[in-house]
Amino acid sequence: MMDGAVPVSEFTQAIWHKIDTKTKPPGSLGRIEELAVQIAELQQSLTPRMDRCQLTIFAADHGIAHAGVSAFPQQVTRQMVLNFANGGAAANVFARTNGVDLRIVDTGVVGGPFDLEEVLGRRLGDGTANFTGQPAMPAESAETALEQGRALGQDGDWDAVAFGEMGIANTSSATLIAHKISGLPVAKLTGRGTGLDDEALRYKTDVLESAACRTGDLTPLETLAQYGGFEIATMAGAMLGAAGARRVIIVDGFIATSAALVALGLNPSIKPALVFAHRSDEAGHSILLNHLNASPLLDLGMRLGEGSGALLAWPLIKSAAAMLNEMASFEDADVTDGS
Ligand SMILES: Cc1cc2ncn([C@H]3O[C@H](COP(=O)(O)O)[C@@H](O)[C@H]3O)c2cc1C
Ligand SMILES: O=C(O)c1cccnc1
Repeated sequence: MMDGAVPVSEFTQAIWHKIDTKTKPPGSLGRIEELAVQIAELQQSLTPRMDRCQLTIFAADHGIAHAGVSAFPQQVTRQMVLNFANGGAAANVFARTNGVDLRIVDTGVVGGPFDLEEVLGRRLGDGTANFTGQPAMPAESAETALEQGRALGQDGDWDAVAFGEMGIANTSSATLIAHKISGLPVAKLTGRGTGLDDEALRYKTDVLESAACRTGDLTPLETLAQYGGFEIATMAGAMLGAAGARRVIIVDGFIATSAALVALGLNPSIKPALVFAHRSDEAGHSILLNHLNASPLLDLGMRLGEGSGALLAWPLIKSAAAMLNEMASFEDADVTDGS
């Protein structure tokens, strides 16, 4: 072994041996092989199960929306929750197409609770406060969000879980969370969100830079309280809960990655459970992924959120496990290997 190289465990060697003896040139399935190793290591099994996936969409409103940082008005959050409940959003369509179960959680949409069986209530308020001049939420709300998220991340019998979000102005919240935790500059993390033009983007950047200056160094929990969204805080908790249950966590775009940053800040050992689904077109996502040393599976020019990118990555993850479980070896199939 070379100096500094990480020793490869016997188990990992056994997984690679299983993959390398399958009826294909070694390495020819590229990232799918690496994914299979990640899944097998996570489950500590040479025959991992990867049949069931659930997407949870966390919804909440943001006081920062009143600063004019989104191209859309706040009421769209509530309208989209109803759209999710009626099965008409991109997330519904991709979930149905790819055999993924979907659950909707209201963590604090403005207008009060939804009286709908399709919407699970875990509300922490009627939207956050506008964080330009005050904390977005009390520290206790951030803690409760993490706790409620942990419980949601652990329940059920899923092999993989994906987390999506809906909340007008939440790219602003995600930008400041990412900035405070990673130290990357606000100007590089700020993007067009729902489609701001150049002038509106400059204005959003100014608003967020000034909000960032309001505070100094913060812990992940303090960051959530100062700049969080209820949905991002709950999602971070759900990632911690799901990792504890040894589930693959399919990380969606910029906002989900900011939640992952919080979760990693609270517990760095969850990293092996994370699969980064795609590179979002939101400006800050690429530098955030680089910061995490993460290479996403897909790069489709998408910038929607809702878990839409994660849903498209699920068939790849499922296929990786199926390759490990079902593909014949050279010996099984009586095919001559290259040695
Ligand atoms: C109709 C519609 C559906 C969406 N689905 C997700 N988002 C996405 O856009 C929002 C973040 O962008 P910003 O920070 O610019 O507001 C979030 O709700 C996010 O999930 C949507 C946005 C809209 C308008
Ligand atoms: O990448 C994302 O998560 C994203 C980007 C733009 C708008 N909403 C979400």
